[in-house]
Amino acid sequence: TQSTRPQRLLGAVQKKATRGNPRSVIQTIDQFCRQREWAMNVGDEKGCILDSVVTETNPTTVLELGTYCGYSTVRIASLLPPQARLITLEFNPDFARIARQVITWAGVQDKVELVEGASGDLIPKMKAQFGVNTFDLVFLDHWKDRYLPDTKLMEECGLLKKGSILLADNVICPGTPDYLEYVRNSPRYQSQYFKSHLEYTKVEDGLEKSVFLG
Ligand SMILES: CCc1ncnc2c1ncn2[C@@H]1O[C@H](/C=C/CNC(=O)c2cc(-c3ccc(F)cc3)cc(O)c2O)[C@@H](O)[C@H]1O
Ligand SMILES: [Mg+2]
Repeated sequence: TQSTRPQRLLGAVQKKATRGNPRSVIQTIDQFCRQREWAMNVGDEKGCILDSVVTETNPTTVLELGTYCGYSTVRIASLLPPQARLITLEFNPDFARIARQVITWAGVQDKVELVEGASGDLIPKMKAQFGVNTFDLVFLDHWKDRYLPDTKLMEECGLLKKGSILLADNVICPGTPDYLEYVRNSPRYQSQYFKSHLEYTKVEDGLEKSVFLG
């Protein structure tokens, strides 16, 4: 039977990346996507912006929406202090299975909780079922038409506090127009656009960083 792209990506990691070395896993996936097959990871260029936001936020509790193969999961987790934790939501079981193996290969599994399911169903359970109070940082990288409803849901569930950071991928390509309009015009957010490029291409894309003002 034919392998899938995520399976081939995992194969490259297990063949070429050093176990327990997150930077090696990231480098291997970026090389795979540049030289073999494009995949929708945040990538190395936008990844550097992600890294700087994570390190400057110094978060204790992070939420990622859309794990895919775990590239940004590994990137974020590798920068977290020992007690910090990252909860990542993924509703496709095949992608979740691949991501778990990538996360474990990188050796960051102790900081990561991958939860299978739809964000709309899981976000309301974060406090009661996952013992979360509020998130210091949220990385949005799932279906682009879910960014806005999930942001409103996180507000309603009291999962954002004054100073919580939302970092959204792909606000230009594929684009998240309703989300951008909301965070840029709402008095409850201070938004900033980080211009970059679509992963592994010269096409414009960028990240939107929005601070929740309470
Ligand atoms: C139901 C809520 C919900 N709950 C839980 N998990 C969910 C979910 N909705 C989605 N997922 C999972 O997240 C991942 C999807 C991510 C979606 N990302 C893009 O579509 C994208 C596209 C391009 C691009 C493609 C083609 C181009 F030509 C240009 C650009 C570039 C990018 O960086 C991109 O992120 C998958 O693992 C889903 O299973
Ligand atoms: Mg993306």
